[in-house]
Amino acid sequence: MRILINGLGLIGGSLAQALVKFTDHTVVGLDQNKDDLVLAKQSAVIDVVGESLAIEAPRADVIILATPVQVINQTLQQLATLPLKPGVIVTDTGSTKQTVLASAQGLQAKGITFIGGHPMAGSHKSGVQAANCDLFRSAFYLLVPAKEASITAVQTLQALLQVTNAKFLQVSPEKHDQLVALLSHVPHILAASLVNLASQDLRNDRGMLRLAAGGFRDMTRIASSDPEMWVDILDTNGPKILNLLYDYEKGLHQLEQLITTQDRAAIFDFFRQAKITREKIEADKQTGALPGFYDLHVDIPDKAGSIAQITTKLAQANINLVNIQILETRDEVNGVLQLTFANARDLQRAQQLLDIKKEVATWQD
Ligand SMILES: NC(=O)c1ccc[n+]([C@@H]2O[C@H](COP(=O)([O-])OP(=O)(O)OC[C@H]3O[C@@H](n4cnc5c(N)ncnc54)[C@H](O)[C@@H]3O)[C@@H](O)[C@H]2O)c1
Ligand SMILES: O=C(O)C(=O)C[C@]1(C(=O)O)C=C[C@@H](O)C=C1
Repeated sequence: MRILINGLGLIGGSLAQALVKFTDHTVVGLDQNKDDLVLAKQSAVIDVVGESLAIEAPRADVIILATPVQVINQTLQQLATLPLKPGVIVTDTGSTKQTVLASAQGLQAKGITFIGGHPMAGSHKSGVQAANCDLFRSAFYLLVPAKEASITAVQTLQALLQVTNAKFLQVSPEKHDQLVALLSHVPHILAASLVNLASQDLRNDRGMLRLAAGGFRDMTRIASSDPEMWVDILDTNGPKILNLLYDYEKGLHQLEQLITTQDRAAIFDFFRQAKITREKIEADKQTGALPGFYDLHVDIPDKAGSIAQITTKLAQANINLVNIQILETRDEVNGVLQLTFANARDLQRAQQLLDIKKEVATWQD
């Protein structure tokens, strides 16, 4: 098959790389950034640098749109004017779905299949340099088929995207946008507002940055995300985000009252409820009720070779690591190494191998 990907940033580039690496299909790339296209070709993220949408789209068997959402909306309208192959499957990776499905109506009117897609994994990084064929492993990949899309077409697309090792889940556009408003959009807004709240103080006293440990860093990593992408997300999921923000503000006002009246019991309850819910999410992950990543945190001494010792031990025992990351929360003390495994079994084996009794443990060599 000839697969056309428009937008070779983090998401389009990661999909392209997986398809090039693990299938025999020809992957053609398009992007407004010509330097990135050259880089994508040089680093084997794509097979072919495409000429233009008007030339490449009619040749494609599958078209993946991985640009910011409003560009996806425009491209869907443009595609409806082109002589596409009758059996082509068009999909996207946009973070919102209701406007995207509406923009695909012109294609559907012409009998072309559209199946919305949204890999629920990513990063605050952007661009083809950050592409990684393993980005979506074990993550959920939401599929939002148009009403007219056949089951066979959905199966064909899912089979193709299986190279990502993601877990597929079908949802309606309405449900999709509601879910991601809560689980992704509002958290990004809160992270960005927190950084903006702190920015004046940080500017006045740069030394303060060094104190921005644990809580602030954990809450704000995603504030480094690409603003262009987020303008389009808020632009296309406004009502759902606004409803949640109103509820959030209400909750904050209630908490302000509790602080003012020094209602210790109610404040305790506020944090207790959150702790119970957060721990339930973790517990569901462990039991498989909520499949996800399996993380192990190891305190490592600030000594050359510590990380190599750990990864060598895991490799020798044939335990596959999905991701490895140094959490930079305590840079003056020890580093915290986050090891991510694909399943509970690997996590348990690693825990035994490294002799780690609790979830956050100290690595002894
Ligand atoms: N970053 C994430 O965590 C994440 C996760 C899932 C889905 N998404 C969604 O996937 C899409 C891509 O996100 P990303 O993180 O890869 O962004 P990105 O900024 O890394 O990549 C977007 C690419 O689109 C290109 N582009 C922009 N306008 C274009 C145009 N008019 N024509 C051709 N190319 C154009 C840019 O040059 C860039 O290479 C977005 O819709 C985003 O909402 C992002
Ligand atoms: O891991 C991150 O950096 C992300 O923010 C990824 C994230 C998310 O909010 O979960 C961001 C937007 C996408 O639409 C999907 C995934």
